[in-house]
Amino acid sequence: MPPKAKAVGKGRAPAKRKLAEEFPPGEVLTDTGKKSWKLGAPIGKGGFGLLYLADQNSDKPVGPDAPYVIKVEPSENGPLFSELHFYMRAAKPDLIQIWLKEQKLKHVGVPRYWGSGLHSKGDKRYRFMVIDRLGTDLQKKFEECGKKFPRKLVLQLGLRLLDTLEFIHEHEYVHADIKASNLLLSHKDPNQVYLVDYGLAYRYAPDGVPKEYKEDPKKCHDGTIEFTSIDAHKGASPSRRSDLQILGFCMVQWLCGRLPWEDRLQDPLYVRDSKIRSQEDISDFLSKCFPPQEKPDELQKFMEEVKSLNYEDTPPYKKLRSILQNGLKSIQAKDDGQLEFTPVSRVTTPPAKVTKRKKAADKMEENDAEGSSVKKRKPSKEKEVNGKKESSKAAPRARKGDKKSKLVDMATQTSPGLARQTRGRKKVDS
Ligand SMILES: Nc1ncnc2c1ncn2[C@@H]1O[C@H](COP(=O)(O)OP(=O)(O)OP(=O)(O)O)[C@@H](O)[C@H]1O
Repeated sequence: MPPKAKAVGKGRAPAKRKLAEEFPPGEVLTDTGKKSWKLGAPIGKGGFGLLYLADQNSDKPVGPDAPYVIKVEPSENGPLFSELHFYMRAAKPDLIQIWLKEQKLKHVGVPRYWGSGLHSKGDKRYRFMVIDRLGTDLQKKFEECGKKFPRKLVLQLGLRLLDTLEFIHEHEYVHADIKASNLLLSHKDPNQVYLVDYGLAYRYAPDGVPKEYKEDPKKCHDGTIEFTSIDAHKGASPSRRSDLQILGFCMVQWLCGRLPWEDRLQDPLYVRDSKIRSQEDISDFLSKCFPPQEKPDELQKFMEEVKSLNYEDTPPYKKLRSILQNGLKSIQAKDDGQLEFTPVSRVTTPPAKVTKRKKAADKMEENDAEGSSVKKRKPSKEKEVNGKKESSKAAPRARKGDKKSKLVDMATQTSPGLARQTRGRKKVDS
């Protein structure tokens, strides 16, 4: 994907991170297992690194049909380092093979890891990683389809992603940045979809023990603002439920074309509060996204199920899959494994009747988000205490002053989470 715009100062790279230089085709890199790889043409640019076609080293040049890609970044850059850790721990080909056998699956959407190492050129050192070469990303497909995917396709993508997320989660990681531009079709098989970009992946359960819920103001709004989870908006490290919530938001966008907060992505507090409200009344949220006859029952059930999860809970993947399968049944479709990217004829949402009262409420809401009056927003009915859900009745009431000062702080200063410019975060105006 193109370098991501950050919420503040679009596209500015932090001073500490350097861009990788472009290597000529034919450059040979040797990994830590002493295997040599040859670079072909560059095919992708990330925030701080370049991606090249590649193959095992031989006399032949690397052609356009190369089976591998190599991601290269200056060695001192952090994101490839974290991404590499994910790949080394969870994406070795034999590990994936074992999983496929155990789960009786034909495919899981994680690119395989083939090697990594350090490469010196002149006085500079680069970190590199070899993974499977993939094809087009789904953001391109989404745009080609007129920014709407057919229901069958959305449900099938949801099913593929549940398989992929279950694999990642069972290997101690969460992805935290699921979105169409991070979903790539296989280079060879147009019916296989892969999740890429593990720069924000988080090891939520080292040695199988899930981390506890803890909000860190420096991490507020991490991820891609449009889709990121409420946990991430609040500064908590991402968890399994966060991944599923992001998937829910993606499916809504793919199906109806846009999320209600899309016009105000520059305002992370507005986005956070809109998402919180969407979860307080999921049915009402979906009614705002879809015309009545198109409101997808299965997405409501999916989101309700995810909403009921505590921070450390293992998601009921099987139940979630059956919810999406039932959605397929309801449209007389079945999961035939074929991903058909056909444009959807646009059925426009009937404009909601705007009453004077609603106009006034909208106006107030707009004013709220622009200043310190964010604090006036309706508080969430459910409160989270150490990642556990408690109804507002049971939860001890937060002292007014505490909540107010926190929100005023966030509204009036650049949140540390926004200032920290890490790759893959705060994509605000794509
Ligand atoms: N395995 C792959 N095969 C082919 N293309 C890929 C592969 N992985 C990523 N790409 C493409 O390369 C580009 C950069 O990839 P990626 O997003 O992983 O890099 P990044 O450095 O993490 O980027 P960002 O800073 O945007 O997060 C994207 O266009 C992506 O679609």
